[in-house]
Amino acid sequence: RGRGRLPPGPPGLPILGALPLVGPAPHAGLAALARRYGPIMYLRMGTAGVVVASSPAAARTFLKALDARYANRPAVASAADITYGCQNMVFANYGPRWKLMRKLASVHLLGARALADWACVRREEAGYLLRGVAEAAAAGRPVVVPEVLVCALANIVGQITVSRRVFDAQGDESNSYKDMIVSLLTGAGLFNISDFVPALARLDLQGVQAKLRRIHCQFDGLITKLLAEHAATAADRARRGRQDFVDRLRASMDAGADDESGETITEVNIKGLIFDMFTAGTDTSSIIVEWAMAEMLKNPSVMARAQEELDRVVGRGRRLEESDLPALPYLQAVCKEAMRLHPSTPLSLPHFSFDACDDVEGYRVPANTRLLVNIWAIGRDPATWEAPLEFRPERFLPGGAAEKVDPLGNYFELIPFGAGRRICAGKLAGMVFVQYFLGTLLHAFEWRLPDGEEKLDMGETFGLALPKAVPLRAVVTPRLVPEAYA
Ligand code: HEM
Repeated sequence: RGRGRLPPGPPGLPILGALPLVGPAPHAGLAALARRYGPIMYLRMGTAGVVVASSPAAARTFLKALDARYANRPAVASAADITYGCQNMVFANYGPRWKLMRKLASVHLLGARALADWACVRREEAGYLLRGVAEAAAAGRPVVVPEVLVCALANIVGQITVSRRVFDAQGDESNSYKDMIVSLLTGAGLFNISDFVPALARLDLQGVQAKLRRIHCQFDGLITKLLAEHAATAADRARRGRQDFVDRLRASMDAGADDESGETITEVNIKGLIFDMFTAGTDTSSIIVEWAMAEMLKNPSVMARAQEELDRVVGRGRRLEESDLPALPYLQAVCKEAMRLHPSTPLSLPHFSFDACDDVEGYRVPANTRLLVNIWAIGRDPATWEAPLEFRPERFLPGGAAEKVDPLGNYFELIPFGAGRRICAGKLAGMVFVQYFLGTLLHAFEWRLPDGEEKLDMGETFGLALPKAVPLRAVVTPRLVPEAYA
């Protein structure tokens, strides 16, 4: 009912609607449908209405002009199962509790000031990474790039949230952690029938919910263990005057209602926030570094140019420091290009509007519609990007067509972190992680594919995130003076 017509979209089947049309790689399936039906497309999937934005202009419409309306998250069973009933930040609806969690995360962990405060943790962890990779080089073992990265990033998140590294070595424990994250992000990103046809939810036809609940239990076990240890060492931290994120969250909880929002966070919110930092803050950055490395192994001249810049600016007598990053425009361009071609969350996170919108570029979008922004399709839009499938960092350099474009939510042609009110809360951390860790690996080692594996598989695995289907393995050789690895 109501004025105006729906945006165009494919007719669907009874009960499932357009759900079967998206296929096993929904980011690509939806991009193909958008080529036929247009950049603002409406699909009925089960009982849910879904609007899909697939061009920079369409993304601007929803994430700028209509941002406040679409700032909620849909209530889906698979998300509730893994996020303490959506009591975390990532899946909370747009409201005072979400605002409070976002403020606390920004002030104490992810804002520019807080980020500068824990630079020493990133440096320490980059040191562990360098030594671990150098050991693999000495032993002639190939390095599995996502494994070493996720281990480093999880340890950083552990240090800043609960003052503890999570993995001491890259061994079974870190692999099982990586498996846990990958399974969560893959399962949560599935177009799960139960999320679209609630009447079938009880049957859990794809077995997704059972799997997600199992992993959630495992994850909750880890978080509960970390919090118990954290409580036991509170006095020691107080004596040293060193508060971590959980200390500050507890202080906020003990202080009672927040002045601005009138809300108080709970123990469950604290668990939810730790869960967010581990899940949203580790694999997302590691995926981009892995893809960037894979693209450079495919395009050796790009790798050579990035290493030449590192040698010129940093030299081979010491390791890379974060303070070097502003002087490395080519490295920054490589990171942007990797984010354009391989955004870690191809369909961002789903948004939701409780209200109808009567004038969406001449269309009417009904109330209770989910919004998907196809970040992946936008980064490959041939109307925006020249040779969109080629890895050309030069486009972001002075004189290049995308010289002014940054990925932080101001230019809708490149929105790996989303845009608007729900833009990634960790975008500054994500940028530093990607630039610093990619730069460190490139500067400190020569990279090549293992003998017999020279044909690089560039396939993707779709989930909430979009990692390489086959994890990148490479053989490395040190290229700095030995003291740089100490
Ligand atoms: C390069 C790395 C990263 C990328 C590409 C990325 C991307 C994204 C995207 C696309 C969203 C959804 C935005 C939307 O709903 O419109 C998001 C949300 C979020 N990200 Fe990131 N992210 C990255 C790193 C991080 C890091 C390092 C953290 C924290 C340590 C983090 C924490 C979050 C949180 C908490 C949200 C939910 C925000 C909300 O719902 O209000 N992310 N991220």
